[in-house]
This record gives sequence, structure tokens and C-alpha cells, in this order.
Amino acid sequence: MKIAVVGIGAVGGVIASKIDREYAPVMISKNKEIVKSIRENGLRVKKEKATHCNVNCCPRIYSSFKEADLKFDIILLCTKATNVIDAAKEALNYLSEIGFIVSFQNGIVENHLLEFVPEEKLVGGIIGFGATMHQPGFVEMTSHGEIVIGELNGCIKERIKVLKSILDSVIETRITQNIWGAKYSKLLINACITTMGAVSGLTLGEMLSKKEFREVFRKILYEGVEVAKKKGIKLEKISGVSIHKLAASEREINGKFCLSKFHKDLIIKFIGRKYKNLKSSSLQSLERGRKTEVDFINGIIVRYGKETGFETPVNERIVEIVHEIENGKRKISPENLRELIF
Ligand SMILES: NC(=O)C1=CN([C@@H]2O[C@H](COP(=O)(O)OP(=O)(O)OC[C@H]3O[C@@H](n4cnc5c(N)ncnc54)[C@H](OP(=O)(O)O)[C@@H]3O)[C@@H](O)[C@H]2O)C=CC1
Ligand SMILES: CC(C)(CO)C(=O)C(=O)O
Repeated sequence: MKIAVVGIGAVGGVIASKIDREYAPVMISKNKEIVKSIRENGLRVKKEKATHCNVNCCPRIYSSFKEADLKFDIILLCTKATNVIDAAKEALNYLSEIGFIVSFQNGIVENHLLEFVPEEKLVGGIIGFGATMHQPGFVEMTSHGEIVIGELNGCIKERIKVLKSILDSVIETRITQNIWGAKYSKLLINACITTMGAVSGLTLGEMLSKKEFREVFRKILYEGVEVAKKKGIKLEKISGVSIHKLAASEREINGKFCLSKFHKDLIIKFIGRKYKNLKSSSLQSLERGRKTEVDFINGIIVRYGKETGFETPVNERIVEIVHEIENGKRKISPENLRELIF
């Protein structure tokens, strides 16, 4: 089984390091500094409570598929959503006859990929763990959480079981028959945690310790969940969390199977405590001068809202705020979240 990991940043680095011994994946990175560092020092991984160690002594890293000049049975796309189209276009030419691509991006990118990737060549994926790249070629898994994978048409084929067995070496992996719903459920997590972390510059713990920011969290989620209902999207638990059940909805509060506003607030507070050091991947992008994936995350909630006639003012505003930061017109600050309290 020939495997390629494309995009050796935080997630790609963690995945490549964990499957290295058993599957010897080939790594593809467009980032010259990362290629140089891994060629010189190996792929370095920070282990919990340790400094770091080299796990990949014979690094198989290339700056393009052309340079690697091999065909692959599985290509794991671990770039940001903003780069995934280019990465997938290149990858398609290097698939073996039985080969397929896995899209691990946060947000929804699969509809764009399906414009040129045949459906049978694409499998959807979700990364539930957190990862950080401290320096080029030096990565850390910062929080735990499952990987979820699924065929876009919901079938369970043999290949998805093979993929699961490979990814189980990274972290516990689950197969879903509802990958679109699962991806949207993860999108909801990112619409709150990742985007709020990006505009505020706060860790999750700092952010969710404040009641006013937990309220922003619930408003972003509320809009996302209402839009999902209108679109008929079936939401599901990700890493054991039914994020959608935490949405603020006065109608639901009086309903049968829902948590009280007090309990929802308490659970959000608890999530903040449990993952207190989590640093948003979009914040990491902004700090590196890169664009975020907000258009594929909160932007999707706004788009689905427009399609279904449901207003999404908080998501609309946070998308604008992120773009202002990306364009240098605004600074990252907790004050940005205060603008969303209306
Ligand atoms: N980090 C996290 O905790 C989590 C991230 N995710 C998702 O996983 C995906 C990857 O995130 P993350 O690892 O943080 O991102 P990173 O930015 O750390 O890594 C992506 C890497 O891909 C490189 N790259 C860009 N285009 C290409 C290309 N065409 N071919 C090869 N390499 C390319 C980038 O280069 P350059 O450095 O030059 O930009 C970068 O080094 C995102 O969609 C993210 O939302 C999901 C869950 C958790
Ligand atoms: C919230 C988290 C860490 C969960 O996996 C994530 O997806 C991100 O920051 O991009």
C-alpha cells in the first residue's frame, strides 16, 4: 500500500510521523523550509511532557509529486482548505488505478473537489485532534480527538476499512455513513472554537472562561444549527461531543429533549477547561501571515443561510472581521469578540 501525505504542517506532520514505521509514507510539501528541515533533521515530533525526538531517520520528503515520481494508492490531503484545489489537481495525476484521495480539511471543501475529482476517487475525512507546528518540520499533537472517515455516498467499501486500519495508528478512527453531516458538525466546532480563537488571539481556556464570549459561542452555533435544520443536514457527535446540542435556542429550551441554558453554558465552560491550552489553527495561520479557512467554515453557514432564507448576522460579522485581520485592517484582539455581542 503506497501512501502519500500532502502538506507537512501540523496535521500532516503528526499523521506522517505516526504511520511512518508501518507504512513508510512519502511526504509532499510545497514549503521549502519544511522540506529542508526534514531532509536535514528528520521529522521531529514533540511528545507529551518531553522535549522532542526524531522519528523519521530516512525522510522521504519531496517538494512535488513530479519530484517523487511515484503512483499512490492513498493520498492524504493535509493542506489548508485554501490550498486544497491545487494540491488535489496535482495529486490526481499520481493515483494508482485503485488509488483515492482523502480530504482532511476543516470546513466543507468536497463540493469544490467534486468539480474535477471523480466521486469514486474521493473519501471525506475529519481530524478531531489538535496539532501545532512549532517550527518547520517540528510538530506536536496538542489535544486528542478521533479521526472520522466516510465515502461521500455513504457506502461502506472495503477500502474504507483498510483506511481505518491505517489511521488507527494515528488515533482512534471511526467510519461514518454520514460524512457530509459529520463534516458540517465539525464545521460547527471550528466556526466557534477556531474562528473565535483567531479573531481574539486567546487560547480556548482563556476564551471560554468569560461568560460574554460563551454567549458569542452559542450565537454562532445557534445560527449554524438552524441553517443545518433548514438544509436537512443530519448532525452527529464528533469526538464524543454533540456540539449542536449546545446551541442557544429559546424554542428548544422549552422543548422536550434539550438541555437548559444553564447546562449548555456549563458544558461550554467545561470544554474550555478540558482543552484550555488549545490554540486555534486559524490563529496559527494568521500569525504566519497566511489566509484562514473562514470562507469554508463560517462562510458556509452564511451561504447556507442565504440559500434557505435564514439570517446569520453573527457569522456574517465574524467572517468580515477575519478578512479585515487578513488584510491588515484590524488587529487580533479579544475586543473583536465584544463586537459580536448584539
Ligand atoms: N492544526 C490543527 O489543530 C487542525 C487542523 N485541521 C485542518 O487540517 C488541515 C491542515 O491544517 P494544519 O496542518 O494546521 O495546516 P498547516 O498550515 O500547518 O499545514 C499545511 C501545509 O501544507 C503546505 N501546502 C500548501 N499547499 C500545498 C500543496 N499544494 N502541496 C503540498 N503542501 C502544501 C503548507 O505550506 P505553507 O507553510 O507554505 O503554507 C503547510 O506547510 C486544515 O484544513 C485544518 O483546518 C483539522 C483539525 C485540527
Ligand atoms: C479545534 C480543533 C483543534 C479541533 O480539532 C481544530 O480543528 C482547529 O483548531 O482547527
